[in-house]
Amino acid sequence: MTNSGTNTPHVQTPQTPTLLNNRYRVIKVLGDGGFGTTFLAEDTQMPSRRQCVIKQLKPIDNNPQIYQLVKDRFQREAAILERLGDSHDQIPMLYAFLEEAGQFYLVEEWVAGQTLTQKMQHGPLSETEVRDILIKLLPAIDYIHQQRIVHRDIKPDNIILRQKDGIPSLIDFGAVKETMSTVVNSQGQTNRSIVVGTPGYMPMEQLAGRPVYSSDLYSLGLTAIYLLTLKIPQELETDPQTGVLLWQHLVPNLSSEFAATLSQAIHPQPNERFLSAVAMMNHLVLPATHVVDVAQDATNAQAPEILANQDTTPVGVEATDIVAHTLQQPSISITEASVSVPPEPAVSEPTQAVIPQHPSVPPTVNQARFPEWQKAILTGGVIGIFVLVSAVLLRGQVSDLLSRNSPTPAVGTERSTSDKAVSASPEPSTPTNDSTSQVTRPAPPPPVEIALPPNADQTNARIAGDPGSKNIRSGPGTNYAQTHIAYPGDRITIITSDHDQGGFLWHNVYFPKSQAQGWIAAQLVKADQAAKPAPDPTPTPKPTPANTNATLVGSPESKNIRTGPGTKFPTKHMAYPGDRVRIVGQRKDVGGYLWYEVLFPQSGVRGWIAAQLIQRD
Ligand SMILES: Nc1ncnc2c1ncn2[C@@H]1O[C@H](COP(=O)(O)OP(=O)(O)OP(=O)(O)O)[C@@H](O)[C@H]1O
Repeated sequence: MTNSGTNTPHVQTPQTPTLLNNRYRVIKVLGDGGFGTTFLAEDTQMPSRRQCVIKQLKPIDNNPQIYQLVKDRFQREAAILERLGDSHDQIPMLYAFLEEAGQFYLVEEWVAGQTLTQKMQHGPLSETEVRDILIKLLPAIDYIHQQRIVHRDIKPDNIILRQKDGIPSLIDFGAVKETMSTVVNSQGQTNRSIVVGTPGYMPMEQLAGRPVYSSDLYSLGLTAIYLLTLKIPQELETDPQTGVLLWQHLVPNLSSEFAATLSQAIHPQPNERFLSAVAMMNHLVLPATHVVDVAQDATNAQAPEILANQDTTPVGVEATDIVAHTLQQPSISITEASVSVPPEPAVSEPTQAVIPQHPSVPPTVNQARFPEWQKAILTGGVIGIFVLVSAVLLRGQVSDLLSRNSPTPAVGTERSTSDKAVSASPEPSTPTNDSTSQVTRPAPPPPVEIALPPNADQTNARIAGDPGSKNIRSGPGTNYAQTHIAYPGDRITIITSDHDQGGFLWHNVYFPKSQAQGWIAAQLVKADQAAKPAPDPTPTPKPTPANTNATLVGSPESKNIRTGPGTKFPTKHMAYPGDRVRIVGQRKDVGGYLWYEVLFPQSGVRGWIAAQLIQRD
């Protein structure tokens, strides 16, 4: 639809209802385009006569396919708004979904304010303004991703800065795709979806009908670049060799940290982007801390040769930043002294003691305080605080706050009957033979009944160690990318274990609160007394292309590699038929289908894929 602006009166068309459902009185047209017409209306049956937005399905021509597409889009938006709008302040509420005189209408909360497109009429925004918008928006995006929903149409038109408080709201959920509804059929093919989104803001995988969570972060990155440069994505040049969009020369004064954040968000390869809104938030708030976190990995302290070999420094982070952040460990407090952070040593030593959860931040207070934290951002104070704050600690706090802010998943049924704890079980070792190309099949794994995430009260361990943040990684070893940050005291469930290259034990753990999953050095995990951690598995040799033992098969499109065994787990990587892998584990999902945990020797990526997409040698 075209954007007519929130303040522009519009002549109503003859089809415009004046009083819908004998209740909603149309005030003016807000937009009129491809999918229908959007009106501003008032609810005559509410004492306040509150204003609302009515979306009317466009009168359909004779094409039944188009009719179905548009109707599906409306119904999808209604279903998603009903599910999300009630639980998150930055998503409009659904008031009604109705059919009248053969037409469909959706009545939703009116977010009074300006879209980012409208705001741009006054010229480009500063780095501080854009950072501020991202910091306020990422928790909402994180929330919808926690609900396993990809928005798919994040762009300046679909972000409204609320008049009352300046907080950005996310609108237009007509394009959403619930990733959990993707079905793998018996041939191992995932069902295809109609490509919905806005050209330019849409990454390639979304254009191919395969949106992932980081597709939204890509769109968000390009939205930010538009705000900084006034250039829509189509106006940006592309590096002909890498496909990377060239934009930084347009804003030469941008800080290298912020430029690095945006560049990573808009990387053409989904696996090179931030895998989650939390990861982007972390990078955005204090990108340089990543390096300090590396220094805090217990394994690094024990195995410096691995540290020397790894390359986890984010773009734009200089060695001087590392030193600065390592030296500056001020004690600070954020907003109404609700979150006070003590100093911590630059390098942590793993201990077996269980540290109370988030020192000085009782979990209940922490959760309840999040709105205050957002308010503090609103007042503009936090940006300043971020600059001064201790890099390691604040970054972890923000990540933690962000993940804790996510309301309880609305999809209650998905975690009902089958939401049992995943028992700690050994990762089945895969016998391999490095000296010959002979391949042996993996040993059968212990029986696992379910593959769904466990509840918070069914965890069997905690993060331990000194009070500093701990890196959660995408695989067992410090050479795997950091995906998440955890803190001593965080409740976890140990799912599997494995050794890194140096022979150190790592656990694959699940965080029920944030629903994150990843690997952490075993000495930073304290198992509950009643529960035993996964037994120390037989060390597995580092895979090389020579000891791969399977090939991805199936239709030519990309295949999702997930963080766990089942379509309910998020996608972390894309692979293609013909890719060689090593099978390192197997489990059944909740439906009884077999999944393999596979390792890609070239990239070191490790994840889960439906067994029917794997052909063993
Ligand atoms: N909940 C809302 N609160 C306030 N304004 C809204 C709301 N929903 C839509 N609008 C405004 O109404 C206008 C039309 O929006 P709508 O989402 O229907 O169409 P569009 O985004 O222009 O087109 P498309 O749906 O094809 O992307 C836009 O200016 C948009 O900002």
